[in-house]
Amino acid sequence: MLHWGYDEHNGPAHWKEVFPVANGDRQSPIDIKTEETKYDPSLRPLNPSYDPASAKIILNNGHSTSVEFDDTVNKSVLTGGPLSGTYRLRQIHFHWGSNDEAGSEHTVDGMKYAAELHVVHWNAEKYSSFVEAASQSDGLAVMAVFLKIGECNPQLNKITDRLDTIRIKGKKALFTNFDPSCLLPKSLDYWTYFGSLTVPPLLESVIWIVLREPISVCSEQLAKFRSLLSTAEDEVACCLLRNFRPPQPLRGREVRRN
Ligand SMILES: CNS(=O)(=O)c1c(F)c(F)c(SCCN)c(F)c1F
Ligand SMILES: [Zn+2]
Repeated sequence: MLHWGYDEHNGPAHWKEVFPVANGDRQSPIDIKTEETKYDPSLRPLNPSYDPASAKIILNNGHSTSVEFDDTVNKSVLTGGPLSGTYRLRQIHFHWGSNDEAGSEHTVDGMKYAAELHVVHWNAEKYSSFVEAASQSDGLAVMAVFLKIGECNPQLNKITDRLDTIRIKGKKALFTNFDPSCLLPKSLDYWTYFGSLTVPPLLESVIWIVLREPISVCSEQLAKFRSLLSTAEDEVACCLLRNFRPPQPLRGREVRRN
């Protein structure tokens, strides 16, 4: 496998050839079987607190589009929920499919949503950098939000309207004055479980917080994600049509709900 991706020759089925942890016992995403989730009264309300000034750039890294935040200070943080301590906002990014029928990474009773937003934080209380935290079992906290096909989402336009300026892999553009809370649903009720990154190196360092209520997205907005290129300037242009990993074995893990 030359470089990992989402095509037949380098997609999720091949990742274990280079990243053996792909067959680990706390891999993500998972299918959430709602009847088997366990209510946990010790789970607290989620407390996202983001400063729009933390937003810095919007980027096409070849396997998704992300908004990167200044994580040198505790300006934009997530506390509460299943978390002990303060997790600092690092970036947000999306996963989508080649059509509106699939695209989310987590599924709910086998149901796929059209896309999924990940809000990535790292444990700045215990570790001194994202890279260090990413190798620790409690290093990262990723909040996942499902995108359900329906009405166009005006808040999402703030991102999709900029994608034509970062079509090529490696392109970035200034992107500030953005508070990712505008992409969260009314309810912050969630499921939580211990898992991993869903892209290589698939590190098993993520406390997953999956919001139960989806936000909306329309076909036209999803089409803009699919028009991003997974290739750089000097390569034959190839659209990033899909970038989701399918659900992985639960391996006896518990999924709790608040
Ligand atoms: C959960 N989704 S993911 O796809 O596995 C994912 C990313 F794509 C990320 F980009 C980052 S952060 C930046 C690293 N280069 C991350 F922590 C992460 F977990
Ligand atoms: Zn992700």
